Parts: sequence; C-alpha cells; structure tokens
Amino acid sequence: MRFVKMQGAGNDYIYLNGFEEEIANPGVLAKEMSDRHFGIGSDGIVLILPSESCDFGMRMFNADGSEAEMCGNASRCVGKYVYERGLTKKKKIMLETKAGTKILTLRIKNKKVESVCVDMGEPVLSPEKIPVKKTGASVIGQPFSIGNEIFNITCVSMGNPHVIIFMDDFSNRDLHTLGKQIECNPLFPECTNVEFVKVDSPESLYMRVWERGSGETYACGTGACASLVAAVLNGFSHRNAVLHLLGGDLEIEWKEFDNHVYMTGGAELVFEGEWPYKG
Ligand SMILES: N[C@H](CCC[C@H](N)C(=O)O)C(=O)O
Repeated sequence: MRFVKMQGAGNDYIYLNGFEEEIANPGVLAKEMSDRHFGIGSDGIVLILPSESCDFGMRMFNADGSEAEMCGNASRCVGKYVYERGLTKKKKIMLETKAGTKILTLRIKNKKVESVCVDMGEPVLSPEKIPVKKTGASVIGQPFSIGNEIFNITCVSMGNPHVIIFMDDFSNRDLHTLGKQIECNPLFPECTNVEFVKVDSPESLYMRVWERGSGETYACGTGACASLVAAVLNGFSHRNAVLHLLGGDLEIEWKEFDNHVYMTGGAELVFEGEWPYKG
C-alpha cells in the first residue's frame, strides 16, 4: 500500500489515498503504522476519500486506533495532497468530515501549496454537545480539581472535544501526567483533547496539547481554534491571534460576522513509501 507522510505544524499523519487503495480496518492500521518503533511513526492516519456531497472526504484515526471527528492540521495537508497530486485544480475545496463540511482555501506559489486557510465552522459551547458533564449554557473558567490542585477549565468543541487550561507558565509542569489524568476523566464521557495555554499577549498565545488517543503531539489545529475561542471568552485575547505550538505557528481568527473560526497554516510532505501488506 502506498502512503505519504505529511506534517502540519509538526502534527504528523500518514495519508492514504482511498481512490487507489482498499483500506480495510483503518483503526488497526492506524495503530500499526503510527508506532514510532515498529511502524512508520506518526500521530495517526488520515484517509483521503471520494465524497458525494463535497469535493473530497477525510477520515482520521488516532495513534491508538480510535477515530476522531475532525483534524485541523490534517485538513490542510489533504488540501496540499489533492492539489499537488492533480486530484483537483480547485483552490477552494469542500471537504467532508465527520464534523461536517470544511472549506479549504489554498494559497499557491509556483504551483505549490504555500499555506491553507480552513473555515473550521462555529465553535460549540453547549456542555451536552461537547460533551462535558456540566449544566448551563457553557463551561468558561470553571473550577475543576485534579489530584490536590484546582484548575479553571473552559470547554469548546470544534467538532471534537477540547478542554482548555490557562497557565502562567507550563515550562516546568508534567503535562503528560496531567494530560493523561484529564483525557478520560468521567467529566468527559467521550474523553477529550487537553490544551495548556500561556497568554503572551492578546495577539500571541503559547499552547501545548495532550491529544485524545495520541498523547502529546507537536500541534493540534482544532485545539488551536478551541484555545483561541477560550481565550476570547475569558477576556485574554483578541479574536485574531497567533498560536505558537511546539511544531510551528498557526494563525487563528474567530470572525464576528459569521461566528466561524478560520485557521491558517502550512502543510508539508515528509516522505512517501510503501507499506507491506501484513498477514
Ligand atoms: N491534531 C488534530 C486533532 C486530532 C483530534 C483527536 N486527537 C481527537 O479528537 O480524538 C488537529 O489538528 O485538529
């Protein structure tokens, strides 16, 4: 099976072309391929698929084999893949995901995709839709205790669940332990992605992420969008800010006129190859 490994802000996935390959058991494949010692090594796999309602479809599986509704960094890489490999000539691409249709706008330079802006849609704040076991219209800066510490949490869905914790400094914190403890806490019936955010200025935020199903990754596009929304709701940032992640920067804007969040960033090919059929 042919595969392509790509990364967006260091969030690396293996992309499989569903137009050419029969991909049975993608969850099992995701676990095997993602293994950094016995496989190719990645944060998960992404299937690029035909779609009846859109130009293309995308499905994404975490490194543990679980399927996520949406992946921001992968959506930009899919844009680069389909354009540069001649699957489309369009620079505005409708992408079907489990979290609805996302619109990609490609910026092209010398026939290459230089960056992609994704209309990520509206953030979801209602606890039962995220889901988070809380009452009320939203969860913004509410206390949540883990071990003997109390954190203020803000919950946002960008098609997939996110909990955002603002910290003055996360450089000497054990985010792995904290991330693991929060990811499948009973408060989150479908588990959650966890973002730790340090506000640098109203236009600049530092973020680290513990992803549901993949652990710490270098970046998370939906997480960056959710963090910006959380920062605005808590009065920490403007509606347009740069999110600095371990693997690079993303520009996020939560527009007032349509309530949609727009994410702009790069997408890069790492390498491609062939995966042997096993069994
Ligand atoms: N890294 C991805 C999100 C993966 C989300 C996944 N870990 C889940 O929701 O289970 C992004 O760029 O948006």
